[in-house]
Amino acid sequence: MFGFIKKSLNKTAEAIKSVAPKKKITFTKDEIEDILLEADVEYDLVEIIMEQTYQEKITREILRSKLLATLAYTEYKEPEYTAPFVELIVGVNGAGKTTTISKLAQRYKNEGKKVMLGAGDTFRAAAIEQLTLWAKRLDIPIISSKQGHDPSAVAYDTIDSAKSKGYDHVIIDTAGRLHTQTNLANELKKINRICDKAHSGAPHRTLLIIDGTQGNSAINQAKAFNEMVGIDGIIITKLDGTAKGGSIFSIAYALELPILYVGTGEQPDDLTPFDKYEFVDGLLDAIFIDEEA
Ligand SMILES: Nc1nc2c(ncn2[C@@H]2O[C@H](COP(=O)(O)OP(=O)(O)OP(=O)(O)O)[C@@H](O)[C@H]2O)c(=O)[nH]1
Repeated sequence: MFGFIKKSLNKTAEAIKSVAPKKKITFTKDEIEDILLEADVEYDLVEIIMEQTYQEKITREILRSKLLATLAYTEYKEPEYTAPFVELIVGVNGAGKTTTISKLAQRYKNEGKKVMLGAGDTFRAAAIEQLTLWAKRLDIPIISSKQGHDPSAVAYDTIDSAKSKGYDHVIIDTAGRLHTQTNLANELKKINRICDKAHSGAPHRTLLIIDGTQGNSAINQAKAFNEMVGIDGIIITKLDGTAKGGSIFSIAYALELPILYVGTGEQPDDLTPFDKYEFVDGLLDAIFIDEEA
């Protein structure tokens, strides 16, 4: 697994190169500020980091501890639960929900677990079709209904079926957009209630999918979902396709939520557990040279 996160930071490293073409042992505060902004760390967070840095010459170790501190909330603790473990996947359309659900399912399947999907984005026919296609490809059962049907019913049926057949995991897709934000909030809340009715304690976690190419502009969107439904963790998709890798710091910091995985490509296996040390060191490798080198 090691190396995937660093590799997916290639575009972010290129962006850093545009403001800091030569790797060095130390940088001035101004230089570090430019580098962080170029990597799409949000301005406010860059200011916070800089205000707390008293040294004039910034070394790798100094920046490392500052960046790791912004990811202090990234530890995730799995709750106690009785199988099946039910996950609700939320996020705006196009964030990569479908692909990420498939990647999660593939991951659990690789671990020898039995996974069932629920096509809960009944707002778009294409969402149901796409998830069904993935389910076929991965040879995983899926519960779906026609477009326009109540997604809570899909969630209930999926959990019910998974329970009676002894499945380990249930992953339920949800709509990313309805006619109004209030409708979406109500729908997500109802799905939550019905999940609990189908299986006490469910959903055991609600994951927000964020499109990494949106960078910091995803923060408000994430806050809105968190208010609507309560998020337990984040998955950032398309890290490999963005120069905005630094936005991970501002997203985690602003939401005080753990980042569980990052998407590092388009294939079912391209989902990597987020390791904050690998992520920070991958970024620092693009900035600093080793003192020994
Ligand atoms: N390079 C790369 N592409 C990704 C990643 N995750 C998703 N994609 C691509 O992003 C596009 C949109 O993802 P989908 O899962 O289809 O998302 P969607 O169906 O448009 O929208 P939702 O399912 O509603 O989020 C697809 O072309 C995916 O292959 C990733 O981690 N890396």
